[in-house]
Amino acid sequence: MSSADKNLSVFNTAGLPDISSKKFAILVAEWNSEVTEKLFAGAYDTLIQYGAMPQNIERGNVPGSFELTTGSQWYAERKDIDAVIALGVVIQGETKHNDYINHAVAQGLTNVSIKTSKPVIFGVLTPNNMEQALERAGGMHGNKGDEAAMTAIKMLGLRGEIFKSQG
Ligand SMILES: Nc1c(NC[C@H](O)[C@H](O)[C@H](O)CO)[nH]c(=O)[nH]c1=O
Ligand SMILES: CC(=O)[C@@H](O)COP(=O)(O)O
Repeated sequence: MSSADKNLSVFNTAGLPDISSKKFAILVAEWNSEVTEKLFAGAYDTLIQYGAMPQNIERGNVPGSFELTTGSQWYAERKDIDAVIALGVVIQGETKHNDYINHAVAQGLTNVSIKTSKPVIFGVLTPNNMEQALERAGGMHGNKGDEAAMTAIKMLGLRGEIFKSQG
C-alpha cells in the first residue's frame, strides 16, 4: 500500500499507553534539512499530543542518514532512553548511492532495535525527488514524522503489555 492510499498522519489511537514517564530520543539527519526539520516537528508534536513530556524528548543531529544507525545505537544503549526515532531523507541521485544508504540504515536500525530490545523507528523517507519528499513531510500524504512517533508509542505499549508480568 503506498502513502497515496494510506495517509502517514492518520492512525488508530485506541488503547495507547501512558507515555508521560517515557523518554524519547529523536535523531535528525542534516542532509535535506528543509525536509528533515518538518519530520522532526511532526514527530515532536505527535509525542507531545499523545502525552510525552517536553523534558523527556531529547534531540540529536547526525550528518546524514547513514549515521542514524550509530547515533541510534548510542542513544538506545542509554538506560534512561525508552525509544529512539530516526529521521532522514535520502533522495535518489544519479548513482546507486541512495540504495546503499537506504539498505544500510534499514538493516542497521533493525539490528539496534533487536540488540537493545527497544523501539528504534525507521523514520526515513526514500523518495525519488524533493517533491515526493515534501508530500510526505506535512504535504498531501501526511508527515512521516507523525507516523514514526506514533509507531514508537505503540511499540512501547506492546512492550509494556508483553513484559507486564515481569513488573
Ligand atoms: N545523499 C544523501 C545522504 N548522503 C550522506 C550519507 O548519509 C552519509 O552521511 C555519507 O555517506 C557519509 O557517511 N544522506 C542523506 O541523509 N540523504 C541524502 O540524500
Ligand atoms: C543519496 C545520495 O547520497 C545521493 O544524493 C548522491 O547523489 P548521486 O548518486 O548523484 O551521487
